[in-house]
Amino acid sequence: MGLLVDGQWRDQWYDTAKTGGRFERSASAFRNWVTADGRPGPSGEGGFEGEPERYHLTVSLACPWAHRTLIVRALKGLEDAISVSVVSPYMREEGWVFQPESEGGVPGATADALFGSRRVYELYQRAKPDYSGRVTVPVLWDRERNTIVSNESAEIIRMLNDAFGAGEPDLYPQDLREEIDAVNARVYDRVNNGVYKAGFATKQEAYEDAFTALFAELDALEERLDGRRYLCGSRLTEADIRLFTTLVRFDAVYVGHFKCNRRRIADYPNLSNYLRDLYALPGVAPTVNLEHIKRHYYGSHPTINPTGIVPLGPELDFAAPNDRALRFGA
Ligand SMILES: N[C@@H](CCC(=O)N[C@@H](CS)C(=O)NCC(=O)O)C(=O)O
Repeated sequence: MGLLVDGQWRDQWYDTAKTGGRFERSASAFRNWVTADGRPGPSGEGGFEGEPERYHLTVSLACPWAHRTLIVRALKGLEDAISVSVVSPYMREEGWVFQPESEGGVPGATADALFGSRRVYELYQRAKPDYSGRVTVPVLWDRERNTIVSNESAEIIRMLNDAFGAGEPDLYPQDLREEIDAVNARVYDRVNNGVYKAGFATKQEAYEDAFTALFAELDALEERLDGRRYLCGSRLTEADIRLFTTLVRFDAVYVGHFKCNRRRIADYPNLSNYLRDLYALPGVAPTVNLEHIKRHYYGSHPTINPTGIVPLGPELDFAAPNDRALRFGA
């Protein structure tokens, strides 16, 4: 793993020495918005109109942030409008790379459909030749302007929700926005990013702080989901999608690899039923690839798992029945 400095690739790991052993995620750099009429969004430039076959997503099936965008693309029926390339799950010296199944890659991985690039950092170099910063997925690319629109998943899912026609479901409805934002803020800090803060900590205290906050939040979510089908009531929203991508990785990866082992999701009745309820939504199951997920984490972080051995377990069955529709009405 590494980053670009003035457009040049440097292979280096996150430097937690500067931050007291704490992992601090950097802010995403490309922050333009696709909008229905091309007017500028909340940040960046205008001129990115929501049109079919113009935009392209580069994702990793392992990455929980990229996974959000694949789920929203599926729920909104945008599979034909927005094309996708899938990187190899292994993120090593060259960062994210393309190695399609036909070239010995892991099943599900594809070539770069845009330029046939070998590395994702080449997309960043094309968009901004002197770019300095991390090279992350997801990346939303504009074929017309030949540049990166955005590399921030939280914003990409909002664009997919409303810039390509007002298809159902509305995952960020006006009347729930305040509540969704409040839930997102806690879930992002303590759960989505919380598992990374625990896993990438290089000091005991930093790990314990992240661990404590994570499980306090999971306990609170368990209770919240006792009284409602989804996080913000009876309607599915983006808050659910954002929690889902962490929950679905939790027992397979975060419990062991990131040492988030006070409880498994399987030990929380509401969270595990809720996880299976979301998994059963049309289009969601095909976006979940546990092979990419496990190989990525266990195979890409030599400081945490130097042997790179990928555990064979645990046995998981997200397709098993759940009680949510019975309890709360379909
Ligand atoms: N804030 C970004 C974070 C994306 C992100 O950190 N992705 C990870 C993969 S799970 C990545 O590409 N990491 C590479 C790196 O940090 O060098 C988003 O939500 O889109």
